[in-house]
Amino acid sequence: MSADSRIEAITARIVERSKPLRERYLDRLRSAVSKGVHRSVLGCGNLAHGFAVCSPAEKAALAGDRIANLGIITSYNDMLSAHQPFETYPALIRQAAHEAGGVAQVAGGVPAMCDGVTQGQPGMELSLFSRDLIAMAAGVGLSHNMFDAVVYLGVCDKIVPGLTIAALTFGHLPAIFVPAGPMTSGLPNDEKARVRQLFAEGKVGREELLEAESKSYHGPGTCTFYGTANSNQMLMEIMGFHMPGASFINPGTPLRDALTKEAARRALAITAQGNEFTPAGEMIDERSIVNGVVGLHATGGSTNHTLHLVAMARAAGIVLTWKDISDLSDIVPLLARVYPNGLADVNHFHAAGGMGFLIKELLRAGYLHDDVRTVYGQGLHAYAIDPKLGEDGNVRREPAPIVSHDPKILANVEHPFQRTGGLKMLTGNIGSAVIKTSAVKPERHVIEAPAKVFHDQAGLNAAFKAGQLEGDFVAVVRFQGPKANGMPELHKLTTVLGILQDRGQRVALLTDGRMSGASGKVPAAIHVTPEAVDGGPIARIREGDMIRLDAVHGTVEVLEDATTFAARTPATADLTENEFGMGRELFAPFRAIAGPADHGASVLFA
Ligand SMILES: O=C(O)[C@H](O)[C@@H](O)[C@H](O)[C@H](O)COP(=O)(O)O
Ligand code: SF4
Repeated sequence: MSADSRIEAITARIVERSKPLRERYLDRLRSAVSKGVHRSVLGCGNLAHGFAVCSPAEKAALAGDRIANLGIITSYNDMLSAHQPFETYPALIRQAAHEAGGVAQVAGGVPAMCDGVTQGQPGMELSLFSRDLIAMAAGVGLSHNMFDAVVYLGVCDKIVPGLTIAALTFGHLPAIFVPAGPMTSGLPNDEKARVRQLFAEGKVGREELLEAESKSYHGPGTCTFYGTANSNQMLMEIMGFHMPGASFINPGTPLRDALTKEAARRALAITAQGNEFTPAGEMIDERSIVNGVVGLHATGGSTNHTLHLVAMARAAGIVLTWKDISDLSDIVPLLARVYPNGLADVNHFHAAGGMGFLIKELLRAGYLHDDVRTVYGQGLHAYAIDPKLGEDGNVRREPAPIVSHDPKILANVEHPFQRTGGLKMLTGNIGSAVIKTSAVKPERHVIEAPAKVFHDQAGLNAAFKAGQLEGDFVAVVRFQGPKANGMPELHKLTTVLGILQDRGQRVALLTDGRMSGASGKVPAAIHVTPEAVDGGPIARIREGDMIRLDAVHGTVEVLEDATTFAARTPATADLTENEFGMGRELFAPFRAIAGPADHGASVLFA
C-alpha cells in the first residue's frame, strides 16, 4: 500500500534534492561492495593481527572468505543506566554467532555521555559534539576492514545518532542496532518534576529532591520518559535497524536476551556471503528517513532529532530539511501521550501496544512507506507485531493488537490526541527555529511578550532567585549555539519557567541552544539559526523588544521597526569561560567548524 500522496510528494522532493549526493554515495558504496569479502584484501600480517586472540577454529574460518565475521561496536559504560546492561552483550553475541557458524569480535568502543549527569553542567558543552566523535570512533574500529556486518550497541541521545552516521558511512556493511531496553517504572516523571519545582521554590530540601530523583532513576535501562534516547529506539525500529519489537523490552529479561541473540543470527544472515545481503546504505533510503520523521511526529519525539536526523540522513547522501520535517508535521497526527507529552512512560506505552500498534496504525492510514527494506527483510508491515518469548526460548511475534490496550496513551488514527505532529519549524526576522508543540497546551501555542535577554542559563536562574522575572516575557538566552559553546541543552530552565507558567505568567523561551527531549510544557523556540556568535539577528534583540512566537502559523518575530532593528550593532559575549574546563579545550576545533543547526550542527557535513 503506497503512502498518502502528500507524504509521497515530500519524499519525492527529498529524492530530487538529494540526487547528486545520493548517487555519489551509492557509487562509493557499490564500489566497496564489489571488492568482495573485505578481509580477503588484507595481507597475512594484517589478518594475523586481526585474529590473533581468536580460537584456532575461528582463525581457520576467518582465513577463508566463507565464514562471516561480525564487528561489534559497543558504547558500554557503567555510568549510563541505559548502557550498563551492554557489559554482557558481546559474550551473548559471540555465543550466538558461534552457534550460527559465524564469528564475532568487539571491533571497538565509543564514548557515551549521559545528558542527565551533565545537564546544567559544563560537560553538557561537549554533548552535541560527542555525536560526531562517536561516529569517528566507530569508524576507527571498523577501519580494520575485518568485518562482514556490524552490530551496534547504543541507546542514548548522541550515541545512536553517532552510530547511525558510522553505519551509513560504512554503508557497504549490513548493520543491526541492538538496544538494552527501558528501566522498569519508578517514581512517575510528573511527580519528579513537581518535587523539582518545590525545591526551586525552597519548599523542600535537597534530601527530598535527591530521594525523588533516585526513585525516578533507579536501575539499569533507559530512563522512562520519552526523551531523545527513547526517540532513538523508536527511530531505529521504524527505520528498520532493529529487529521487530526490540525497542522497549526491559533489560535482564529472557525476551531481551532472545532478541539480542536473534539479532546476532540475523546479522550473519544478511551479509554478502548469504542470499539476503542488506548493506545499510542501500537499506536506508529517502523513504526510511521519511518514516523516521513520521514516527517522531506521531510520538511527540525529541526536538534533538531536528539536528540528529538531518545529520544521519546526510551520512547516506540524503538532504533532509526543517521544512520537510515541518510539512510532515502538518500531515501526521499525534498518537502517543508519553511524558513529557503525557503522564505515561515508555513501559506503559509498550504495554498499551507499543511500536507494533503505532506502526500498524500509521501504515493503515498511509502515513508510512511500507515498501522499505529492513534488517528483517522487505516491508515495514513485518514490524506491526507484539514480541513474546516462545516456548523454545526464542522470539515469537504475534500480530499487533487491533485496538490500543490504553487509548489514553496510544490512540488510533481516527481519534488522535492532536491532528498534527509534534515538531514545527518557525521562520521570521530572526532566522529559523524549531518548536515542540506536543507537550505545550494549545492556549500557549502563541506567545507575544517583551524580551528578557540573557547570555547564559545561570543569568536567568539568578534573575528568578532575585524575583526579577515578573509578568509575561520571552526569555532570550543566546550565545548557546554550536560555535559559541557547543549548543548545550538548557533543560534546567524548564523548572524555573514552569513555575512562572504555573503561576499564570505567559512565558516562552527563545534560544540558539537546545532543549532536552524531556523538556516540554513551556513553549520554546530553539535551535535558532543563524546563531548569535555568527552575528545572527538574535544578537540584535534588546531587553524589552516585543517578541511574537506563533507555533500555529510557524513564525517567530521581533515586533520592532525593521530598519531600526537591522541597523543595530549585534551584541557580543565573553565566551572565554566556555573555552576551558571539563575537556572543552579539546573541542575548540569542533566549535570553530561546526555547521548550522538546520544542517545538523555537525563538524562532518557543512
Ligand atoms: O534529550 C534528552 O532526552 C535529554 O538530554 C535526556 O537524555 C537528559 O538526560 C535529560 O536531562 C533527562 O531529564 P532530567 O534532566 O529532567 O532528569
Ligand atoms: S536517557 Fe538521558 S539521563 Fe537517561 S541514561 Fe540516557 S542520557 Fe542519561
